[in-house]
Amino acid sequence: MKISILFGTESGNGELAAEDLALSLADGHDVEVRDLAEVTVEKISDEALFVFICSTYGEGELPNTALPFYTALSETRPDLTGVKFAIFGLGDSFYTETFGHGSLKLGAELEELGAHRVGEFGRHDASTWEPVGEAAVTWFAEVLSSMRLASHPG
Ligand SMILES: Cc1cc2nc3c(=O)[nH]c(=O)nc-3n(C[C@H](O)[C@H](O)[C@H](O)COP(=O)(O)O)c2cc1C
Repeated sequence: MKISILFGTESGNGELAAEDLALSLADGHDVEVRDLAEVTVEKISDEALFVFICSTYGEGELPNTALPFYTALSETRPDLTGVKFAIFGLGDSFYTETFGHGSLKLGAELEELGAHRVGEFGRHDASTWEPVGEAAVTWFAEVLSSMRLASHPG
């Protein structure tokens, strides 16, 4: 399965999570890691499973580096029917009202455009000091097993 990991970050945690996740998948999957700052919406297709890893800034906003991608999605409104994605948010529960909202916004927009989310929303809390890469790897193992269950029920 081709897996395209797209990260949005300001201080690097999202990139670290993306790289650690890619390393954990390298054996057995065709994996690429890209910065959302360098990705255009035309890249999103049904030819891969897209894994979005994205932090939160401001008052529940996406990081600056991911804003052009998000804005292009909202403005061009591509039909993403058939696209599968998983999403992992980075945030800090210190921000009680907006914890992880950047990734929630991005996920909601992708679903609004017809893409199908697989697995649960992942969320890393910077207040816990849990290594972000480990959290992403553990979360994605659950995503893969839920996909296996969905394709081979019972
Ligand atoms: C100025 C600032 C604002 C932030 N705002 C939020 C927020 O509203 N909600 C949230 O969950 N986390 C917030 N965070 C926490 C970051 O999302 C968190 O530290 C994350 O791990 C950063 O990941 P990155 O290095 O990939 O950007 C904020 C951090 C900073 C420095």
